[in-house]
Amino acid sequence: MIILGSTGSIGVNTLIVAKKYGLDIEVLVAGKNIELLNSQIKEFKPKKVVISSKEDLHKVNHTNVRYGEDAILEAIENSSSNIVVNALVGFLGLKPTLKAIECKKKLCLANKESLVVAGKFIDKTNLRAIDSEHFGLWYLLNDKKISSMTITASGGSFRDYPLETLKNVSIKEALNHPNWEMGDKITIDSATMTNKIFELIEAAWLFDTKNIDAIIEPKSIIHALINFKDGSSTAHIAGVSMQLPIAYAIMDKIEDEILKQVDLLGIGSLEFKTIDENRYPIWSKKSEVLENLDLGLILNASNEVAVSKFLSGKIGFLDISKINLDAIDRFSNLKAQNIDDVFLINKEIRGYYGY
Ligand SMILES: NC(=O)C1=CN([C@@H]2O[C@H](COP(=O)(O)OP(=O)(O)OC[C@H]3O[C@@H](n4cnc5c(N)ncnc54)[C@H](OP(=O)(O)O)[C@@H]3O)[C@@H](O)[C@H]2O)C=CC1
Ligand SMILES: CC(=O)[C@@H](O)[C@H](O)COP(=O)(O)O
Ligand SMILES: [Mn+2]
Repeated sequence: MIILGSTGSIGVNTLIVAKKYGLDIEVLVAGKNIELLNSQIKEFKPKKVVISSKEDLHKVNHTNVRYGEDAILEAIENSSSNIVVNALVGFLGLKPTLKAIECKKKLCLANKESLVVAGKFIDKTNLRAIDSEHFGLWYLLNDKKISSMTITASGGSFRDYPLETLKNVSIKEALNHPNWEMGDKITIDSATMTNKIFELIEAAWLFDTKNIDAIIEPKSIIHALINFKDGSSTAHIAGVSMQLPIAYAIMDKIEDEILKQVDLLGIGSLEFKTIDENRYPIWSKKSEVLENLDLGLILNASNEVAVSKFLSGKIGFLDISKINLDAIDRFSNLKAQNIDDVFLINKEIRGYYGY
C-alpha cells in the first residue's frame, strides 16, 4: 500500500497495523522528519519514497526518492497497490485524495480536510474514513431507523482553564492535548473546537445527514453514539488509539484483538457536557455550517492560516477563533461550482488572511 504522511501520528500507527498484518508497503511519503523516515525505509523497504523538500533529498537512504506535490501524485498514479492511506495534514491532502479516487484505489482517509473542503465533489464509494468518531458511527450502524447521531469531543487542551486566561496561553500549552497524541495542527483544532466542526461536516458527507451533533466526553472513551427512532441509544466505546479505526479502514474485516477492551471499572465514571460557545466561539456557527456545508472550504482556509500564524508565534490563541469567525461572516456567499473553484477559493481566502 501507499502511506502519505508516514512519519506523522496516523502514519506511524498505520505502519504498526501494516506490520501486524504483514502488508507490503510500496510507497512512503513524508515531510521533514528524515530521521524517522530513514528508519521506516530500513524496516519496511518501500519501492519508492517522496518527501516535501529538494534540499533533504540527499539525506534519504533510498535510491528512488523524489520530492514535492507532483511526485506524490505520480507515485499514486504509477503504483500497483490498491490501498492509499492519506494521512497528510490540511488542504495539501486534497489533490492526493482526488488522484487516489481517479486511480480507483481504496482510499483510507485520515485527511478529513479533503471532505471538509470538497465533500460534494468527492466520490465516497471506495472511501474509508480514519477518524475515531466516524469509525464509531460506522461501527454502530445497523438497519434500524435512526433519529440522530452524536459524536464526542474531549474539550481539548484548555477545557479546564479559566476563560480569562485563554488570551495568554502558550503554544506549548495549546499542544498539550488531554487524551490523544496527534500532530500539531489537529491538536490546535481540537483546542478551538474547529476539529469538531470539521467532524460534523465530515459526518454530514459520509452519512448523508444533518442530524448530527457533538457533546464533550472528557475521557475520549465513548467516541460516538447513535440515537434510534425507537428511543434506544448505542455508544461506541474503545481505547484511546487510532489503530482500531486504521485497521478496519485497511483490512475491512477484523477478527483479532487490536486494542485491549476498555476497563470500565478502572474508568469509574463518565461525564458529559455541552460545548460552550464562550470557550469555543466557533461553536456559535455550528447550525450555519451544517445548513451550508460550503462553509467548510472557507473555514478550512482561514483556519490553516490562523493555526500556522499561532504556531509561529505571530498571533494569540484567541485570534484563531476571531479570524475564523470573520472568514465565515465575510465569505459566506462563496460557493464552489466545481473542483477548480475549490482551489481558487482556497487561494483567495488564504491570500486575504496573509498567506
Ligand atoms: N492524529 C490523529 O489521531 C488523527 C488525525 N486525523 C487527521 O489525519 C491527518 C494527519 O494527522 P496527524 O497524523 O495527526 O498529523 P501529523 O502532523 O502528525 O502528520 C502529518 C504527516 O504529513 C507529512 N507532511 C507534512 N507536510 C508534507 C508535505 N508537504 N509533503 C509530504 N508530507 C508532508 C508529515 O511529515 P513530517 O512529519 O516528516 O514533516 C507527517 O508525516 C490530519 O488531517 C488530521 O486531521 C484524524 C483523526 C485522528
Ligand atoms: C483521534 C481523533 O479522532 C481526533 O479527531 C480527536 O477526536 C481529537 O480530539 P478532540 O475530541 O479533542 O477533537
Ligand atoms: Mn476525530
